[in-house]
Amino acid sequence: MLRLRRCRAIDDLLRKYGPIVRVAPNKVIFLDSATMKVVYGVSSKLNKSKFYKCLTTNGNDHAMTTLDHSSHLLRKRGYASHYNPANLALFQPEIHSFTRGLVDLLSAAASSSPMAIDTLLLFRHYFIDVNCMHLFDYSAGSLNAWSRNILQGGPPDELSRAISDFPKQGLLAVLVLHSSSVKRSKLSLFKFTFQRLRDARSMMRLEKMRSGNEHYDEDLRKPLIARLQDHKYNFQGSLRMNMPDEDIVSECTAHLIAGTDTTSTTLSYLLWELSRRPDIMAHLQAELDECMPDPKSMLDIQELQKLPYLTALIKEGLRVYSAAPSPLERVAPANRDAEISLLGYSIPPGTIIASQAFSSHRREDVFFCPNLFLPDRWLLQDLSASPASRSYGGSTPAESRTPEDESPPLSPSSSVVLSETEKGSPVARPNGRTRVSQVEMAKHMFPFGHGPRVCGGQNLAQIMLRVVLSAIARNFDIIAPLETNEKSMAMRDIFVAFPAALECKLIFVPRSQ
Ligand code: HEM
Repeated sequence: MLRLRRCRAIDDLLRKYGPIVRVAPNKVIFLDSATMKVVYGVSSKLNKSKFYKCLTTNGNDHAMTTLDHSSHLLRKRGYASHYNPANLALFQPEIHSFTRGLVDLLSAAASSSPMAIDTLLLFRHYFIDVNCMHLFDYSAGSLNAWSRNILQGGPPDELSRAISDFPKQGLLAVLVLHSSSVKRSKLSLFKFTFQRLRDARSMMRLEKMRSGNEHYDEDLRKPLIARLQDHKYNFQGSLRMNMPDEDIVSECTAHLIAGTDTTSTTLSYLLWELSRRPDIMAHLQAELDECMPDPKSMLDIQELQKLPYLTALIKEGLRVYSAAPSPLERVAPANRDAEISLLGYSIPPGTIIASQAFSSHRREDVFFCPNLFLPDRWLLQDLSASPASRSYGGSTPAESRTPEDESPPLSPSSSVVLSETEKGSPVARPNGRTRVSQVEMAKHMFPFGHGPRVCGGQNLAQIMLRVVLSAIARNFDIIAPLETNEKSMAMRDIFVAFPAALECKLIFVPRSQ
């Protein structure tokens, strides 16, 4: 854990000892899709482990840190409808407008001399704007702050500093203190959210005085903060009380953080892949050029969802670069009568049980050459027919190379380093299978978790990945400077994943038209 490679270490144990391993006196990790259904599936009522308390904000719980199954349901009911596709579609005009702003800033950065931009930092600012819009109906001006700070050399503003600091401070809290110290480190974001709650209240009062109507009187397109103010906790079907302010604040702060860091990391890794894989970039740009003749136009979300290559690319990005690749810990029921068994082993009450996306996404019996970044796997029935796999045109993700840090960095154009498994011919795989079932692969995908505790914002994440990738790839070619390489991008993890260098510097070159 201290080496920030916990997922890799657990994966090594699973490979060595089989699909269930005991990693601590009271903790087992398993790797099996049928068992995953039992532990995480829709009918699972297992509680989360105390680990999640590290992620509390302002010392208070939110949906992700509410351990107990039934208390979690009360919270989830408050926010779930906000992330319905129909509701999210209502925020599309603002999402497009922020994305145009992002493209304009990248063009401005490229206009003088080519400049390497830390996309992790840039995307965090972009997502603060997007998330403040749908969470608070508030214009945070975060992208502008990025521009003033990075392009014009001005001082970073308070919010920018908080945005840059929170991943590192959060990691420190989990790694060193293993406690809810996030309370202290997230103080400014917490204050920021509280101020938004006050804004929302005064706006509602003002509107009421003016027109006699509530400001947000429709069922849809309310910012989350207004939705939560209307949410009633319903205990045992009788006592109803408004959601307390501290719960509204911790819920919104958690969504601000969860929705900013994960998506920024996933996008940064995907852009890095595009920078070193001209074959993938060419394929993507061909698809986008056809449906976005005007590079400044933005495609409707529903149209974006129909693009096969973009969709395949995102699936592969979520497979290889899951932003939350770690064990998702649950607790076996304390009640002896409810004792469960996993893969033939009976599990003592109170044992922590978990599976991790990192390993599920790298199963050799499911994913053809799992260490290759190969969007084609999501398009083809028979991968041995793929030119990319025949010529081994896939790149090996940074974290799969061993020993990572000693390896020479790959330049964007250098040939691919293959693992021992990948050196075998695709046709001569040990189990003799070359046909890859999409259904089978989908069953092993776990980037957003599963069941009642599945990622609350996964619909939004899917939309944002499509909107940003399409806008950037339609308008720019991407080059990785030498400082962005296998070593700097090697995946590290403490619950969330991040590049070893804590940054991802890329150069954006405007395309000719
Ligand atoms: C690529 C982007 C994202 C990834 C990979 C991701 C991953 C995850 C995972 C794996 C969990 C489940 C944790 C568990 O079972 O212990 C989770 C929970 C959650 N995520 Fe995400 N997430 C992403 C984006 C977002 C966004 C955009 C939002 C909201 C704006 C969001 C909000 C949440 C919330 C609220 C939960 C807690 C759900 C609950 O327990 O009710 N996430 N996320």
